[in-house]
Amino acid sequence: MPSPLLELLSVSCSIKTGDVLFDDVNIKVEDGDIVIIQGKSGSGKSTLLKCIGHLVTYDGHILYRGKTTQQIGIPLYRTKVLYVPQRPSLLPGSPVDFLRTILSLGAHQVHLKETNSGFKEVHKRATEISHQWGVSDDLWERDWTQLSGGEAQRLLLAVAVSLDTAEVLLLDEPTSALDSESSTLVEEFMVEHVNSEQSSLRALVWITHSAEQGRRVGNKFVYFSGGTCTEDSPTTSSISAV
Ligand SMILES: Nc1ncnc2c1ncn2[C@@H]1O[C@H](COP(=O)(O)OP(=O)(O)OP(=O)(O)O)[C@@H](O)[C@H]1O
Repeated sequence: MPSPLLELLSVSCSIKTGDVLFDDVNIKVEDGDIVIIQGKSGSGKSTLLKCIGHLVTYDGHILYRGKTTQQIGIPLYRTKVLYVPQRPSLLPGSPVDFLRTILSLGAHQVHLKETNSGFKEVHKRATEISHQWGVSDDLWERDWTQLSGGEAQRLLLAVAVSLDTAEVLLLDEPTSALDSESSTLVEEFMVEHVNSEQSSLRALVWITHSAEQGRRVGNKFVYFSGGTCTEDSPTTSSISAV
Protein backbone atom coordinates (compact mmCIF):
# COMPACT_ATOMS: atom_id res chain seq x y z
CA MET A 1 0.00 0.00 0.00
CA PRO A 2 1.47 3.42 -0.92
CA SER A 3 2.41 5.84 1.87
CA PRO A 4 0.08 8.79 2.49
CA LEU A 5 1.04 12.08 0.87
CA LEU A 6 1.67 13.54 4.31
CA GLU A 7 1.73 11.95 7.72
CA LEU A 8 2.08 13.86 10.99
CA LEU A 9 3.19 11.60 13.82
CA SER A 10 3.04 12.97 17.36
CA VAL A 11 3.93 16.50 16.29
CA SER A 12 4.33 19.08 19.02
CA CYS A 13 5.47 22.69 19.03
CA SER A 14 6.56 25.09 21.75
CA ILE A 15 6.74 28.87 21.43
CA LYS A 16 9.65 31.02 22.61
CA THR A 17 8.44 31.22 26.22
CA GLY A 18 8.77 27.43 26.40
CA ASP A 19 5.00 26.94 26.58
CA VAL A 20 3.69 24.01 24.57
CA LEU A 21 1.35 25.35 21.89
CA PHE A 22 0.16 21.91 20.79
CA ASP A 23 1.14 18.35 21.46
CA ASP A 24 0.72 14.88 19.94
CA VAL A 25 -0.88 16.00 16.68
CA ASN A 26 -1.47 13.09 14.30
CA ILE A 27 -2.93 13.72 10.86
CA LYS A 28 -2.86 11.74 7.61
CA VAL A 29 -3.31 13.51 4.28
CA GLU A 30 -4.15 11.20 1.38
CA ASP A 31 -4.35 11.83 -2.34
CA GLY A 32 -7.47 13.92 -3.09
CA ASP A 33 -7.96 15.10 0.50
CA ILE A 34 -9.02 18.59 1.44
CA VAL A 35 -8.32 18.72 5.16
CA ILE A 36 -10.11 21.53 6.97
CA ILE A 37 -8.45 22.90 10.10
CA GLN A 38 -10.63 24.84 12.50
CA GLY A 39 -10.29 26.13 16.03
CA LYS A 40 -10.29 29.29 18.10
CA SER A 41 -8.00 32.24 17.33
CA GLY A 42 -4.59 31.68 18.86
CA SER A 43 -5.05 27.92 19.18
CA GLY A 44 -2.06 27.24 16.90
CA LYS A 45 -3.54 26.53 13.47
CA SER A 46 -1.13 28.77 11.50
CA THR A 47 1.82 27.52 13.51
CA LEU A 48 0.86 23.92 12.68
CA LEU A 49 0.77 24.78 8.97
CA LYS A 50 4.20 26.44 9.30
CA CYS A 51 5.52 23.27 10.99
CA ILE A 52 4.19 21.19 8.08
CA GLY A 53 5.77 23.67 5.64
CA HIS A 54 9.05 23.25 7.55
CA LEU A 55 9.18 26.94 8.42
CA VAL A 56 8.96 26.49 12.21
CA THR A 57 10.79 23.90 14.32
CA TYR A 58 8.78 21.08 15.88
CA ASP A 59 9.15 17.75 17.65
CA GLY A 60 7.78 14.52 16.25
CA HIS A 61 7.76 13.42 12.63
CA ILE A 62 6.30 14.76 9.41
CA LEU A 63 6.63 12.36 6.49
CA TYR A 64 6.05 13.19 2.84
CA ARG A 65 5.30 10.05 0.82
CA GLY A 66 6.85 8.05 3.67
CA LYS A 67 10.10 10.03 3.72
CA THR A 68 11.51 12.56 6.18
CA THR A 69 12.52 16.06 5.08
CA GLN A 70 16.14 15.06 5.71
CA GLN A 71 15.78 12.24 3.18
CA ILE A 72 14.11 14.50 0.59
CA GLY A 73 16.07 17.69 1.26
CA ILE A 74 14.34 20.79 2.61
CA PRO A 75 14.43 22.96 -0.57
CA LEU A 76 12.77 20.19 -2.63
CA TYR A 77 10.31 19.42 0.20
CA ARG A 78 9.23 23.09 0.24
CA THR A 79 8.40 22.95 -3.46
CA LYS A 80 6.22 19.86 -2.85
CA VAL A 81 4.55 21.00 0.40
CA LEU A 82 4.05 24.73 0.15
CA TYR A 83 2.76 27.11 2.82
CA VAL A 84 0.64 30.00 1.52
CA PRO A 85 0.26 32.75 4.14
CA GLN A 86 -2.89 34.78 4.59
CA ARG A 87 -1.28 37.95 3.26
CA PRO A 88 2.03 38.88 1.66
CA SER A 89 3.21 40.99 4.60
CA LEU A 90 6.44 42.89 4.00
CA LEU A 91 7.17 41.46 0.54
CA PRO A 92 9.20 43.96 -1.50
CA GLY A 93 8.26 45.00 -5.04
CA SER A 94 5.32 43.65 -7.03
CA PRO A 95 3.73 40.19 -7.41
CA VAL A 96 5.57 39.68 -10.70
CA ASP A 97 8.91 40.48 -8.96
CA PHE A 98 7.99 37.90 -6.33
CA LEU A 99 7.24 35.27 -8.97
CA ARG A 100 10.57 35.98 -10.66
CA THR A 101 12.43 35.70 -7.33
CA ILE A 102 10.84 32.34 -6.47
CA LEU A 103 11.59 30.95 -9.92
CA SER A 104 15.25 31.90 -9.53
CA LEU A 105 15.62 29.54 -6.55
CA GLY A 106 17.59 26.37 -7.22
CA ALA A 107 14.78 23.86 -6.62
CA HIS A 108 12.45 25.77 -8.97
CA GLN A 109 15.18 26.09 -11.61
CA VAL A 110 15.49 22.30 -11.58
CA HIS A 111 11.71 21.94 -11.98
CA LEU A 112 11.63 24.44 -14.87
CA LYS A 113 14.39 22.51 -16.63
CA GLU A 114 12.58 19.20 -16.10
CA THR A 115 9.32 20.61 -17.48
CA ASN A 116 11.06 22.53 -20.24
CA SER A 117 9.39 25.78 -19.23
CA GLY A 118 10.39 29.15 -17.86
CA PHE A 119 9.20 32.42 -16.35
CA LYS A 120 7.04 33.22 -19.40
CA GLU A 121 4.95 30.05 -19.12
CA VAL A 122 4.50 30.31 -15.34
CA HIS A 123 3.61 34.01 -15.55
CA LYS A 124 1.03 33.25 -18.26
CA ARG A 125 -0.50 30.53 -16.08
CA ALA A 126 -0.53 32.86 -13.07
CA THR A 127 -2.29 35.71 -14.90
CA GLU A 128 -4.85 33.30 -16.37
CA ILE A 129 -5.66 32.02 -12.89
CA SER A 130 -5.92 35.46 -11.28
CA HIS A 131 -8.01 36.66 -14.23
CA GLN A 132 -10.50 33.85 -13.54
CA TRP A 133 -10.66 35.14 -9.97
CA GLY A 134 -11.55 38.65 -11.14
CA VAL A 135 -8.12 40.29 -10.70
CA SER A 136 -7.06 42.50 -13.59
CA ASP A 137 -3.74 41.62 -15.25
CA ASP A 138 -2.09 45.02 -14.66
CA LEU A 139 -2.11 44.45 -10.89
CA TRP A 140 0.75 41.96 -11.29
CA GLU A 141 3.05 44.97 -11.89
CA ARG A 142 1.80 47.03 -8.95
CA ASP A 143 3.65 47.25 -5.63
CA TRP A 144 2.23 44.89 -2.99
CA THR A 145 1.69 47.90 -0.70
CA GLN A 146 -0.70 49.42 -3.24
CA LEU A 147 -2.97 46.39 -3.55
CA SER A 148 -6.13 45.77 -1.56
CA GLY A 149 -6.09 42.88 0.91
CA GLY A 150 -8.31 40.80 -1.37
CA GLU A 151 -6.22 41.53 -4.49
CA ALA A 152 -2.97 40.67 -2.71
CA GLN A 153 -4.51 37.48 -1.30
CA ARG A 154 -5.62 36.23 -4.72
CA LEU A 155 -2.30 37.15 -6.38
CA LEU A 156 -0.31 35.33 -3.71
CA LEU A 157 -2.44 32.22 -4.13
CA ALA A 158 -2.15 32.48 -7.93
CA VAL A 159 1.66 32.50 -7.55
CA ALA A 160 1.54 29.33 -5.43
CA VAL A 161 -0.79 27.50 -7.83
CA SER A 162 0.96 28.61 -11.03
CA LEU A 163 4.35 27.29 -9.89
CA ASP A 164 2.74 23.86 -10.30
CA THR A 165 5.31 22.09 -8.14
CA ALA A 166 3.31 21.50 -4.95
CA GLU A 167 1.45 18.27 -4.31
CA VAL A 168 0.12 19.74 -1.06
CA LEU A 169 -0.76 23.39 -0.58
CA LEU A 170 -1.09 24.61 3.00
CA LEU A 171 -3.67 27.38 2.81
CA ASP A 172 -3.87 29.78 5.74
CA GLU A 173 -7.34 31.34 5.54
CA PRO A 174 -6.97 31.82 1.76
CA THR A 175 -10.24 33.74 1.29
CA SER A 176 -10.38 35.72 4.54
CA ALA A 177 -10.16 39.07 2.71
CA LEU A 178 -12.59 38.20 -0.09
CA ASP A 179 -16.26 38.95 -0.70
CA SER A 180 -18.46 35.86 -0.99
CA GLU A 181 -18.57 35.89 -4.81
CA SER A 182 -14.77 36.01 -5.16
CA SER A 183 -14.44 33.48 -2.37
CA THR A 184 -16.68 31.04 -4.27
CA LEU A 185 -14.58 31.46 -7.44
CA VAL A 186 -11.41 30.62 -5.52
CA GLU A 187 -13.03 27.70 -3.66
CA GLU A 188 -14.40 26.12 -6.83
CA PHE A 189 -11.09 26.55 -8.64
CA MET A 190 -9.07 24.98 -5.82
CA VAL A 191 -11.37 21.97 -5.45
CA GLU A 192 -11.31 21.38 -9.22
CA HIS A 193 -7.52 21.79 -9.30
CA VAL A 194 -6.99 19.08 -6.66
CA ASN A 195 -9.01 16.68 -8.80
CA SER A 196 -7.40 17.67 -12.10
CA GLU A 197 -5.04 15.25 -13.84
CA GLN A 198 -3.32 18.25 -15.47
CA SER A 199 -2.01 19.72 -12.23
CA SER A 200 0.64 18.57 -9.74
CA LEU A 201 -1.69 19.39 -6.84
CA ARG A 202 -2.99 16.32 -4.98
CA ALA A 203 -4.29 17.69 -1.66
CA LEU A 204 -5.00 20.81 0.40
CA VAL A 205 -4.74 21.57 4.09
CA TRP A 206 -7.02 24.57 4.55
CA ILE A 207 -7.53 26.76 7.63
CA THR A 208 -10.89 28.52 7.74
CA HIS A 209 -13.04 30.20 10.37
CA SER A 210 -16.11 29.59 8.21
CA ALA A 211 -17.92 26.36 9.05
CA GLU A 212 -19.93 26.75 5.82
CA GLN A 213 -16.78 27.02 3.73
CA GLY A 214 -15.34 24.00 5.50
CA ARG A 215 -18.42 21.95 4.67
CA ARG A 216 -18.38 23.12 1.04
CA VAL A 217 -14.78 22.20 0.28
CA GLY A 218 -13.56 19.71 2.89
CA ASN A 219 -13.64 15.94 3.19
CA LYS A 220 -11.61 15.66 6.44
CA PHE A 221 -12.08 17.90 9.45
CA VAL A 222 -9.60 18.61 12.21
CA TYR A 223 -10.54 20.68 15.22
CA PHE A 224 -7.87 22.47 17.30
CA SER A 225 -8.53 22.92 20.98
CA GLY A 226 -6.66 22.85 24.28
CA GLY A 227 -3.25 22.16 22.75
CA THR A 228 -4.21 19.20 20.65
CA CYS A 229 -6.39 18.41 17.69
CA THR A 230 -8.96 15.80 16.94
CA GLU A 231 -10.55 14.56 13.75
CA ASP A 232 -14.11 15.72 13.79
CA SER A 233 -17.26 15.55 11.73
CA PRO A 234 -18.43 18.75 9.98
CA THR A 235 -21.80 18.60 11.64
CA THR A 236 -20.67 18.48 15.27
CA SER A 237 -21.32 21.46 17.50
CA SER A 238 -17.63 22.11 18.25
CA ILE A 239 -16.92 23.06 14.65
CA SER A 240 -20.14 24.93 14.02
CA ALA A 241 -19.39 27.12 17.03
CA VAL A 242 -16.01 28.45 15.72
N1 LIG B 1 6.98 33.37 16.76
C1 LIG B 1 6.17 33.38 17.82
N2 LIG B 1 6.63 33.73 19.03
C2 LIG B 1 5.84 33.73 20.13
N3 LIG B 1 4.54 33.40 20.09
C3 LIG B 1 4.01 33.06 18.90
C4 LIG B 1 4.79 33.02 17.71
N4 LIG B 1 3.98 32.65 16.68
C5 LIG B 1 2.77 32.46 17.22
N5 LIG B 1 2.78 32.71 18.53
C6 LIG B 1 1.66 32.58 19.46
O1 LIG B 1 1.18 31.26 19.31
C7 LIG B 1 -0.23 31.24 19.41
C8 LIG B 1 -0.83 30.56 18.18
O2 LIG B 1 -0.65 31.40 17.04
P1 LIG B 1 -1.24 30.97 15.64
O3 LIG B 1 -0.98 32.09 14.70
O4 LIG B 1 -0.69 29.64 15.28
O5 LIG B 1 -2.79 30.84 15.98
P2 LIG B 1 -4.05 30.62 15.03
O6 LIG B 1 -4.84 29.50 15.61
O7 LIG B 1 -3.61 30.46 13.62
O8 LIG B 1 -4.82 32.00 15.22
P3 LIG B 1 -5.79 32.83 14.24
O9 LIG B 1 -7.03 31.99 14.04
O10 LIG B 1 -6.07 34.06 15.04
O11 LIG B 1 -5.05 33.12 12.97
C9 LIG B 1 -0.68 32.68 19.61
O12 LIG B 1 -0.91 32.89 20.97
C10 LIG B 1 0.49 33.49 19.11
O13 LIG B 1 0.57 34.72 19.78
